[in-house]
Amino acid sequence: MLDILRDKWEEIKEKLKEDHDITNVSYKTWIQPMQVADVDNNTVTVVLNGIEEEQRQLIDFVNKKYRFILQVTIEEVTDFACNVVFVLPGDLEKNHTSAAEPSSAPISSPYSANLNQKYTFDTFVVGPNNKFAHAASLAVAESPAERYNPLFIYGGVGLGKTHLMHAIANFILRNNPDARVLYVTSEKFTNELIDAIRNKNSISTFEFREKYRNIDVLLIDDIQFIIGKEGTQEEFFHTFNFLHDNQKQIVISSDKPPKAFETLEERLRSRFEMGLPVDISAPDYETRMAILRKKEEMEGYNIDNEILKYIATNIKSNIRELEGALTKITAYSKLYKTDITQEVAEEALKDLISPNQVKEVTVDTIIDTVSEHFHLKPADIISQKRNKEVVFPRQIAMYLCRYMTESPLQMIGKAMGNRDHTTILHGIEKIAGEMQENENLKSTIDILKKKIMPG
Ligand SMILES: Nc1ncnc2c1ncn2[C@@H]1O[C@H](COP(=O)(O)OP(=O)(O)OP(=O)(O)O)[C@@H](O)[C@H]1O
Repeated sequence: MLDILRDKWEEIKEKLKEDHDITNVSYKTWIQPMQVADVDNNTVTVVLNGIEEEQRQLIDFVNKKYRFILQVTIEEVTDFACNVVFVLPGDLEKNHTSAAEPSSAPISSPYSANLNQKYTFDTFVVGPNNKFAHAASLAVAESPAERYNPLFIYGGVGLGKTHLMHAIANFILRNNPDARVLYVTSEKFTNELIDAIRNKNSISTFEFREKYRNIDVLLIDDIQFIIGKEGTQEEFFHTFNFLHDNQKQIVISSDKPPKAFETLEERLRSRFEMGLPVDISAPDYETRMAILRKKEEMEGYNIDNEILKYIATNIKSNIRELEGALTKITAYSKLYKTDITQEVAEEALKDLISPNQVKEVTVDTIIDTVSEHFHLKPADIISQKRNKEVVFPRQIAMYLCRYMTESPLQMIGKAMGNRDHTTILHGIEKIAGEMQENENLKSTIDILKKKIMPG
């Protein structure tokens, strides 16, 4: 029987895919790497290639999702009524890898408005650093709220957490355009809650709860920004419980695991840990090269392999910077109408690639970041304009300059449109004072700090 099954294995898998409308990405991730390893009486042992020992929980998911239909398909193709048992490749000392594939149909759902359509499983390069997070995310996307609830994805800056969250949301919406899938940053959640409580804007507390509870999937990005903010944390706790009790899927991302949050209330920590925490670490060299090649292919660039190697060798810990390097090189070569040579790459990336140098925060960096955040021009920040829309960001920039640079007040004043140091001091105190009462402002400052000094 083993020989027959091996002969017919591809046919069985293809039939399974067709009869059960399995998407390309699910097929490539779970089904295609499956191999029949053994037949004993009517028990067929199938090895789940691509899943490693520390991901053993995924067997549960595959069992629930595919075991029965695989048994049915085996019987249909070979007339052999069997019982399938899944094992991991480590059990048989075999190894294969899997990769995700696209499904590119545009999504039409009001919930897709704040999703980046380019962040899909297809455009996500899988490497040893993110393999488990990718597999768990795909499992959640295929069967929301059946397994791993909440899914808690954590890892350092720019390593793909947001990408995976959008991929889950895009996948669910593509398969079910009626699904109510809400992706928010924790900054947005906090701001809306504060507005609702103060009832300044149109949204009331009732509407806030309606919005966050009347959904099937909630994905909340960068949860660290609400940790320690009592009111927001409390509301999130109730939102979480409501959704979880009603079998709705929750996906959370964070820069650290639940246990590393010192100020996290125990009851919330245990909620976070009751699902599946998965981490993403920095990519290795091969994964960095694969990401660069993927990006090159997506953007239609044509860059010499040696230059890609130069980037991958020098930018190690942040994929956003890795991508930024490619964009910078191509922009530079267009601007100066020159081919992309090693010298051009080195010149274009000299600010980014300085391996032994700690990135210095300057007053100019702060002005640029703050103005971009508030949709202003740097010239507005240093101008003499006195309207609220400009004065407030300007004071925020003053505050950040004071605490993120070594520059004395006089120098900050000079860089900020030749202002007197007492004006700078006033701005700093104004923001520091307001931060005591205004959670909204506190989280904006946190976000800006992270933008200015990632990592
Ligand atoms: N494995 C990957 N394959 C392809 N692109 C990736 C991968 N990981 C990250 N990226 C890209 O790197 C950039 C940064 O990723 P993302 O914004 O998801 O990081 P993050 O972990 O959410 O960062 P932050 O902590 O700042 O919120 C994005 O453009 C994303 O598409």
